[in-house]
Amino acid sequence: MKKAVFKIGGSILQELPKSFYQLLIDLKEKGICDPVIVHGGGPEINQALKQMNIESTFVDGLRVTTEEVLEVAQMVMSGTINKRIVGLFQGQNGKAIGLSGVDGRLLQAKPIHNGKLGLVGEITKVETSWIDMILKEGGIPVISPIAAGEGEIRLNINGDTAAGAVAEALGCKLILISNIPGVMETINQKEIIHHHLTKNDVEAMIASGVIYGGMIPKVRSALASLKGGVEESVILNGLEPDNILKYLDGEKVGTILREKEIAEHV
Ligand SMILES: Nc1ncnc2c1ncn2[C@@H]1O[C@H](COP(=O)(O)OP(=O)(O)O)[C@@H](O)[C@H]1O
Ligand SMILES: CC(=O)N[C@@H](CCC(=O)OP(=O)(O)O)C(=O)O
Repeated sequence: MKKAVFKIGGSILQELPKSFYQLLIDLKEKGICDPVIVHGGGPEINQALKQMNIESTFVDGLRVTTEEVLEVAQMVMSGTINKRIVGLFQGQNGKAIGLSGVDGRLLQAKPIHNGKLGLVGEITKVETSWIDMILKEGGIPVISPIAAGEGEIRLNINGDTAAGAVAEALGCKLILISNIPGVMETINQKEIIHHHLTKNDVEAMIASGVIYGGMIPKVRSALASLKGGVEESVILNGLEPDNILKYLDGEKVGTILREKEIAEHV
């Protein structure tokens, strides 16, 4: 069965209906695709840091991560959120297995920008055998984006970046579930959604500021995952789980990202 990585954004995590989890279980049971889940957790990390009076800042959508911040990010994502998602799948009789990128060195990483953002990593390797093992046993892997660095070092990875690396390593489609209908732009005071974007479009939109903050790692990882025969990745609004089925049926929903435009989309 074809695998598909679903990244659940922190922006939408607490609002996703039960039907979302049921849909993913159905896709697996019907043999449509074998879901692999990677989640984020930005807003809940923010909340926990605030409660502890710990400041944190972002550079191009990435959280500058001190040791103190890393401990909180790990607690929130590998603990609270990861187990909550596993529980939600189990509530629908799904066989979910939660693990972080540290477990079994599933996600291996090195510090990004020579450590200028602190303990923020970029993925160097994905130990896909752990994912394949879970899938082979009929499970749904649920992965938290804290990665193993050198030795005992752990690194904070943006959820989109982690999901893109997992999709790339598995050679499968990446479906980014977020709180927006897709990549938006205001033109002549009207908000429009871009249904198809290429690498060139995206870089121009980042340069002009149309794409900013958390959308930057999202579009970049969506494009970076397009290797080994995977032609497109997609950004969808998770509040309407029907969007996933519509997308899989070829309907025009969300934003599809491709290396280059194909003829019928011009
Ligand atoms: N061009 C854009 N279109 C839509 N959203 C954008 C755009 N540029 C920046 N954003 C912001 O990116 C956010 C999604 O990224 P993020 O908050 O990291 O989501 P998630 O937690 O789902 O990964 C949107 O809520 C919006 O504030
Ligand atoms: C390095 C880095 O920025 N890590 C992110 C990980 C969570 C994340 O990516 O959550 P979203 O899905 O909500 O974007 C952070 O600390 O917020």
